[in-house]
Amino acid sequence: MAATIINGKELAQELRLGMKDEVKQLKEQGVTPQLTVVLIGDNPASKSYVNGKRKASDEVGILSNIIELPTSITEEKLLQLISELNNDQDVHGILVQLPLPEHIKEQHIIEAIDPSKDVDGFHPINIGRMMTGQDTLLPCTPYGIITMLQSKNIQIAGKHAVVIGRSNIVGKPVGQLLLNENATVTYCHSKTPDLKSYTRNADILIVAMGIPNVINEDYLKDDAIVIDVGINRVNGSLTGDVDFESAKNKAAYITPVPKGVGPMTIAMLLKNTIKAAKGLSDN
Ligand SMILES: Nc1nc(=O)c2c([nH]1)NC[C@@H]1CN(c3ccc(C(=O)N[C@@H](CCC(=O)O)C(=O)O)cc3)C=[N+]21
Repeated sequence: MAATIINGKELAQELRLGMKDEVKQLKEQGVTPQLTVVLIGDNPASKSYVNGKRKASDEVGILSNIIELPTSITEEKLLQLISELNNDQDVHGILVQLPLPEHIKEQHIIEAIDPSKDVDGFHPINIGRMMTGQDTLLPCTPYGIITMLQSKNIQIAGKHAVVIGRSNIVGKPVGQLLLNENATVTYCHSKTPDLKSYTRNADILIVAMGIPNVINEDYLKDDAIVIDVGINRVNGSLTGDVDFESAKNKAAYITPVPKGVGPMTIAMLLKNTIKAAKGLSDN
């Protein structure tokens, strides 16, 4: 039987509808959620992502403010800008689009953002809170993945989740969130020998490798739940890390690329911005 497709684009749309009401209520209380996105340089992919964030914000009534800076900006100047945004009461969320130019240390920038405005959920304080199971701003892609599973009433507790990839923004935190939901979690990565021996035992497989179409049905257990986090541009079109046509024959659920995890990442960013505007994180 062919897999059920988890359409992230549709789910994100549905979530935005709910958020629109929430924002309306906040505005009636005199609070207009505001997201500031800092975009450095002129990477076309970054520009297109930032554009997506702006459009989605507009749709739910979140005020978005995009600050574009040249690649030549110094780390010192950028830190100064972040400090100003931290102190601006009207700004609820701050997102510095990654990747950054080589002369700027990513970790310096992430740690400079006020954790209560860190809508990416990348600050070590927020990561620590996530690890200890506290209410906090969660990293958007992992949060979106959990939301996709929950939207289909997929049970996570007791399942074996295998995560391929160990980045700070996807692999590590998604494993942590799955663990928080009582999954048994295995992390695999580029140095894992015999990847198939792990993935074939995965009830839930999260693929965040950055290699187009590498995961096919040979890697899957029957009726696996397959979440494709890959965003690869191949000959001008977007493709995931999973060979969708092959995998869909064996999986029970699968996410497509595009229209899968990507739009959910943006939806959760909006959710975090609303949460930050409500001042729910207590610092
Ligand atoms: N500080 C920071 N936070 C991020 O969240 C962040 C970042 N930097 N740098 C880049 C990555 C990438 N990312 C995506 C978001 C949405 C889609 C998305 O919506 N993709 C659509 C297609 C979009 C298209 O056609 O280009 C889809 O998959 O259907 C993709 C990728 C957020 N990122």
